[in-house]
Parts: sequence; C-alpha cells; structure tokens
Amino acid sequence: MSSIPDTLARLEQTIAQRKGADPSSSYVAKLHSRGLPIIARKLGEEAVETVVAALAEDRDELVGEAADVMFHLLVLLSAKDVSLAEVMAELDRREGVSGLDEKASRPAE
Ligand SMILES: N=c1c2ncn([C@@H]3O[C@H](COP(=O)(O)OP(=O)(O)OP(=O)(O)O)[C@@H](O)[C@H]3O)c2ncn1[C@@H]1O[C@H](COP(=O)(O)O)[C@@H](O)[C@H]1O
Repeated sequence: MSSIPDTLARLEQTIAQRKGADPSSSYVAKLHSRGLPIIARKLGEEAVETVVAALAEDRDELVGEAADVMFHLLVLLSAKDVSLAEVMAELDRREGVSGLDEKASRPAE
C-alpha cells in the first residue's frame, strides 16, 4: 500500500505536469481549460457525492468518491497556485489543538 504523502505528492506533480497538456487527451488539462468556476463546481459535486455515499452506507462507493474529492481538490489548489505543502503546514500548525478549544478562543462576534 502506498504511503499517504507519497501518493498525494505524486498526484500533485502529475497535475502540475498535465495542466498545460492538450485538453483532448488530458482530463486535468480539460478542467483547467474550462476555468476555475467549473473546477470549483466539480469539487462541490464530488463532495456531495461523497456525502451521499457515506449516508448510503456504501463503503466502496465512499472510497471512490473520497478519491474523486481529493483529486479535484488538488486540481483546484493547483489552479490557485496553492501547494499541498502549504495545506500540510496548516494541518501541522493545528496539530494538538482541539477544535473545541480553538473555537472557544475565537473573538466573540
Ligand atoms: N486521479 C485522477 C482522477 N480521479 C478522477 N478522475 C476523473 O474525474 C472525472 C470525474 O468523473 P465524473 O464521472 O464525476 O465526471 P464526468 O461526468 O466524467 O466529467 P464532466 O464531463 O462532468 O466534467 C472522471 O473523468 C475521472 O476519470 C481523475 N482523472 C485523473 N486522475 C489522475 O490524474 C492523472 C492525469 O490525468 P489526465 O490529465 O487525464 O492525463 C491520471 O494519471 C491520474 O493519476
């Protein structure tokens, strides 16, 4: 089984390489040629499909849809020139901080 960072790092590289390819031979290039709103909408659709698979108790479908979400998230980050390393650094920064404590420390609105 591949390690999680290796898989995502390889996929990030592949997406960067395919960005400028011929849209007729590359789905990544096709998404980029259609523009950010389409990429964002696609990510939203895949997120909804993931939720549906989870609620349907369909484990295999959930794994597939979760992979679609992660792939389309990486395409969106690539379109916005945000690296996976930046996202990982943000997760590292949050490590050990309870979500409940973080929320309680926010200034009152
Ligand atoms: N991981 C993926 C990956 N996951 C999902 N998909 C594609 O995402 C699309 C989403 O599927 P849907 O059925 O929801 O959408 P659709 O109806 O086909 O698409 P739309 O016409 O609605 O946009 C499908 O075409 C999937 O094949 C992916 N396409 C590519 N990759 C990776 O990206 C690499 C580069 O791909 P190309 O750019 O196509 O060479 C590949 O080698 C893979 O490693």
